[in-house]
Amino acid sequence: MPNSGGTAESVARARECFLKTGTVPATQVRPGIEESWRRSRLSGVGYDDLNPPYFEGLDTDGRLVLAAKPVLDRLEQTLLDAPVSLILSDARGRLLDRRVNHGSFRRHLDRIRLAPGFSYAEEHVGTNGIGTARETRQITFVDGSEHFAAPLHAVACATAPIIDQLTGRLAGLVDITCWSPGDGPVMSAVVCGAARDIERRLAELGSERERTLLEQFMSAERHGGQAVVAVADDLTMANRRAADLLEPSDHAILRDKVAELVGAGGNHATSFALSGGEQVTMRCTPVEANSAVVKISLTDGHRSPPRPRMRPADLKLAGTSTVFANVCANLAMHRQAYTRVLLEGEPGVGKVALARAVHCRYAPERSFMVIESTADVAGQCRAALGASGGTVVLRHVESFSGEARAAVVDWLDTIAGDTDRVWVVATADVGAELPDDLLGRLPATLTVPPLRHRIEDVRELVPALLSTSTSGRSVSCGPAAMRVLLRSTWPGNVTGLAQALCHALARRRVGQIQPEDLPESCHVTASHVLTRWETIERDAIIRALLETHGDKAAAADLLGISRTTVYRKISAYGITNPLTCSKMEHLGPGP
Ligand SMILES: Nc1ncnc2c1ncn2[C@@H]1O[C@H](COP(=O)(O)OP(=O)(O)OP(=O)(O)O)[C@@H](O)[C@H]1O
Repeated sequence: MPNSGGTAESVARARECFLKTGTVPATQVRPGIEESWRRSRLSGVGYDDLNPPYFEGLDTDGRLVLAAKPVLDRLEQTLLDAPVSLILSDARGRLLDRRVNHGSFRRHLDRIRLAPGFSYAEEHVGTNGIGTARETRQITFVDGSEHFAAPLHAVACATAPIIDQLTGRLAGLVDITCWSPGDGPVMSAVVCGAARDIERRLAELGSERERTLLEQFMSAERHGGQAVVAVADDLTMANRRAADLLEPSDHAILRDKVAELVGAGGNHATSFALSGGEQVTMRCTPVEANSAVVKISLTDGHRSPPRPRMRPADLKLAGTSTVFANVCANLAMHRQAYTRVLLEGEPGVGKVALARAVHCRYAPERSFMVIESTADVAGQCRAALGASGGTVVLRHVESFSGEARAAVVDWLDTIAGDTDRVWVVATADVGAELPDDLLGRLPATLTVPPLRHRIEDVRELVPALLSTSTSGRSVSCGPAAMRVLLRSTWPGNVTGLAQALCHALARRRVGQIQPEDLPESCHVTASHVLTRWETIERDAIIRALLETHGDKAAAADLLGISRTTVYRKISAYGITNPLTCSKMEHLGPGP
């Protein structure tokens, strides 16, 4: 029975007590079990019924199943006709394989839907070997009434996580289930051994797969001098041409396209636009289920002009990050072609500043006009047309009234032939809904990344912003204060940074700004400088929470991670309740 908890009866009583009061009498159940009950309750799992969801089309031919097969085959031989089952699940707790030879035990497992396709994740069925081992990443034994859901009380299960040694990520789980009471130490030893064997085979298959991928990559590279990329689950290899062509933001696009083509089977080609707008054709040679070698070429007739590498410094803007440099270069390219641009970005990221900087670089003598929603939009548009040409910025065009938008659409049609006199940039919040008639008249879209995604820009922005606000006073930012600024998530972006510096300047007339000169909001921040990956992960969680109206279980499903992980990340990233906020910039530890 339970290793260091109470007897079966006392565990059953403890569960009843927990269901009634939310607490457990001391030492009646093992600590891991009590925590899992709490998580199950938080996830809203039913305690007297069982509704594991069913998933179609799970990857039953993938590397994990392949690696596990001989291990399960061997163990199955030893089971003979005993009422015992061996189970393999994927990293999300969805069953991929089940071995059971005993008739009535198999029927029982079918009744409780411990069968291929069903998910035994904790958030769906509560405390159980598979779900709880998935949450804790530890070998887990759950017996009888330790299960949260009563329909599972007849069985005992031991589960071990299978870790992909290449990536360190959870690859799946291997489980052994029998009638309760089970023998915890023996069952745990069996699954532990099985998990290690599967991990070893996974690593061997991984290196085989990489070898095949490398061979295909080298062979594609030898023929034809094209951009070649090899893509696998956790690996991307690119030749020089591909590295020159692709921006970091193109990798996600590429993976999606590869998944589409590999899913469709066979060798295929597809055309799509890279993040910089270049139209490319991609030819894909699948290597395995989730990996392929692709050749990429600019689509005929869509040869884009060589990408001008206009740097922020050329535009007299502060910022050293590659992502910001890319937006600068791309906006400059569109200005050269007089392409109208929708410039998206969270408030305060520097959209207008960027449009102004590009304008000043190419035509400082011409007019630069910013039209706001509060203005007489139609009148201002007419005035812009009458001027000698220049740049017109429609600032936060999503907040224009219907009438103002109609006037803008009319005006854009009027100047449609004016291809080298008036350059139009509309700015908008990220994800703002814009009507199709307006979007159709803004052929290019660029996104200015939030400051937290290019936090290294803070180092250059701080002296640049200080120089415009100190009116000759000699004030700089001390290293300790800079560290504080680099840790902030800057929900107000560059505008927020400028405000924080103004606050500091009111306290420090000369010398070096110290941490205590900065506003409180700068100190309520992440515990360390977030990496780009962490900021992307945090924002994905925020977006999922917004999409699911704050429903953490639904957000976890959407993201393909467990609910506990969502809770942990929410707390680690300091994400505040998105239900009380309408926009991403209000999330996170803000001022
Ligand atoms: N790269 C930069 N270098 C120097 N100053 C910058 C930079 N980016 C933004 N700023 C300054 O930050 C402030 C905010 O920029 P800006 O008004 O262009 O942001 P925005 O994204 O257009 O804001 P909103 O969404 O509120 O319209 C401005 O004072 C601008 O000059």
